[in-house]
Parts: sequence; C-alpha cells; structure tokens
Amino acid sequence: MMDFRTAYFIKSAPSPKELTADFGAEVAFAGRSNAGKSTVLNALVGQKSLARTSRTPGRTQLINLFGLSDESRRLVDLPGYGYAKVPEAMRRRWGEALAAYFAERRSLAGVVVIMDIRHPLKETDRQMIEYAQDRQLPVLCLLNKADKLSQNEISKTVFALKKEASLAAVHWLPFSGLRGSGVPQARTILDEWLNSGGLPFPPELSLEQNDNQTADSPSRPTQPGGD
Ligand SMILES: Nc1nc2c(ncn2[C@@H]2O[C@H](COP(=O)(O)OP(=O)(O)OP(=O)(O)O)[C@@H](O)[C@H]2O)c(=O)[nH]1
Ligand SMILES: [Mg+2]
Repeated sequence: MMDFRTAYFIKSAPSPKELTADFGAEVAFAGRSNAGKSTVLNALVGQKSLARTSRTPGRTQLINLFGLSDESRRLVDLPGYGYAKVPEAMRRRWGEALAAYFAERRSLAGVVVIMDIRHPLKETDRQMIEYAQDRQLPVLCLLNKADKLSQNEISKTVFALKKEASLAAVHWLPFSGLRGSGVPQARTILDEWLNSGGLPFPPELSLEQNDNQTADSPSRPTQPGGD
C-alpha cells in the first residue's frame, strides 16, 4: 500500500498546460465548492493542512499537484466548481480548462468526485463523472459530510444513487473528512488505481533515451480499472 501520509506539495498550475510532465499515474479530485474537497484530501493524507482551505472560494482557481512516494504517483486537486458568486465568463473558462484536463491528461488513472451527501449528484457532478467515463476511467464518489446524517439516511441515499443505471460502474462511499470515516476504504481504491498501469516515462524522456522510437507516442498502453 502506498503511503498517503508522506504526500507533499509539488506545484500549483493555473491551467492544465502548466502541469508537470504527463507520466506515471495520478488521481484527480473534483467537486463542487464547499463539498469539502480540501478536508477530504487532508483526511486521506492524514495531514491537517496539505490542501489549503480557502476563505475566498472561487478566487484562486489553481490545479494543485501533490506527490505520494515520488512525482510519478500524484493526487491532483482540481478547482471547485459551482460557486455561485463567480462571474459566468470565468466559470466557462474553468469549465473549458477542466474538460481539457480530463480529455488530454494521459496519466489520469481515476477520478474522485466529492459531494455533500445531503445534496448529491448535481449537474456538474454528473458532468465530471461523464468526462471520466468517456475515457473509461474508474470513478469513486465520496459522499462527504456523512456525519450529518443518520445511518438510516445514509443507507437510503446510497440505495437511491445505486439505482441509476447510467452510473452502474460508479463506486459510492459514504465519507466524513471531519471524522475520518471512509479513509481506509478510499485509500485502498486509490492505491489500486495508482498502481495499475501508469506511463513509464515522460514522453520527452523516452524519446531522448531511445532513438528508435517514433516521435508521436501512441495512446496509453494499459487502461487501469478497465473491463
Ligand atoms: N460536518 C462536516 N463538515 C465538513 C466535512 N468536510 C468538510 N466540512 C466543512 O465544509 C466546509 C467546506 O470545507 P472545505 O474542505 O474547505 O471545502 P472545499 O470543497 O475544499 O471548498 P472550496 O475549496 O472553497 O471550494 C468547511 O466548513 C468544513 O469544515 C465533513 O466531513 N463533515
Ligand atoms: Mg478547497
């Protein structure tokens, strides 16, 4: 099992173009603003403030990259979406940036969508799941703030979500970033995604090291979690 507690900050990227080299494997975290994305990330890595909780949501929209054992295995904190006070034009720009990231990032091995269990599966959440499924990437939906509901209410919510035929492949996990419940289960799933496949070298590197290879690298050799 990968050691999540040694996670460290790599960099903030203002757009997908400024991310680190597209190699190894990474898991992206998406979610509506205030769903508890930062709290969840911190709970998963067992650190109080690796992912900073912003007091001004929607202002800085950066993609934050965190390394696990090294830079070849990463957690990627995507900008939160759905913040009401953000101007429409700015929202559209993030939407485009997110779509580009999901479509183009070859090392992306799986997507975690964080939702408030009391308001699950909003339109933008569905969009994130769709982006992932378009590429046959595995999806884990963390139903965060489960501490706000009774066990019976949690069961009912999960039951209703599991009935959606189009989302049959989605894994639903009640979670509490505040209490740490769901952390071991989520770590197990992420560990599996991060260890299956992965791009062996940054494309630039493999070119330098092997003159016989053709310049345009083919699509991802193995698709984690597929079939
Ligand atoms: N009860 C409860 N509250 C939580 C939980 N997770 C987060 N919160 C609270 O929800 C609020 C938002 O949490 P953040 O982690 O900052 O949410 P975020 O999604 O990162 O928000 P932005 O970065 O602003 O988009 C904070 O007040 C947290 O304390 C949880 O599991 N249970
Ligand atoms: Mg946050």
